[in-house]
Amino acid sequence: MQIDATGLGKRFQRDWIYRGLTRTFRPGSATAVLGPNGAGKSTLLNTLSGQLLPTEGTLAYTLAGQPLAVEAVPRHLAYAAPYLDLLEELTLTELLRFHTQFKPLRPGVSIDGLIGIMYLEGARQRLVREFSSGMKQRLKLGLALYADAPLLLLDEPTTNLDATGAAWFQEHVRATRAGRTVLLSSNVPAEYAFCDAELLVTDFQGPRPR
Ligand SMILES: Nc1ncnc2c1ncn2[C@@H]1O[C@H](COP(=O)(O)OP(=O)(O)OP(=O)(O)O)[C@@H](O)[C@H]1O
Repeated sequence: MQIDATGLGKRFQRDWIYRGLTRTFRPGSATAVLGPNGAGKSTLLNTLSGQLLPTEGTLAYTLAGQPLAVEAVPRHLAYAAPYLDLLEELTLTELLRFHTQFKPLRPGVSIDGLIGIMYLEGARQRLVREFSSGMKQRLKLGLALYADAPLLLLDEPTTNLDATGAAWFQEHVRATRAGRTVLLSSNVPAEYAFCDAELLVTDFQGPRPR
């Protein structure tokens, strides 16, 4: 999916979070959205993906050469973020069956195959509520990386992962990024090393209203 942002700005109450962002995000590109805590990385990801309305500027989406209405973007979006919760009262198998009804997996990947990829074979019948934070994060990432969705948003993807988990993320993001538009917010250089572009949110912090 291509995203064309023109003069994009977002303000909460009196504070501009970013302003004057004009940029094209193309299929096949992976952009690291950078900036210190509170700079506006998550806000920018949420605006670019149509989850939050911009205060000013425009966003245009194109999929396979055709314009795409903002309302249709969620259908083509896979999103993993610390503030997006899993359905924790389900077992792993139940959750995967439910989730993949509205967010199918990539062709050739089955629920069983994904469980293996996530190293969660021993947890098939366990409630997600009982998972460790690292297991939950592998589940969130596995669902996003292996969704059949051309727009992939990853907000601080290695949160709660140990070194093995972080290496697992690197392996699987590299295996699944081809042809997709990837936006990744991060403060961890090793996490976004695979990205081919960077966007520093603080470069787009316009004048504050008086
Ligand atoms: N719904 C909201 N209403 C008002 N202010 C908000 C809202 N969401 C975020 N903010 C503010 O916008 C600013 C940017 O927040 P955001 O979460 O986008 O930053 P971030 O760069 O992702 O931070 P972190 O690295 O800590 O995750 C913060 O000052 C935050 O308090």
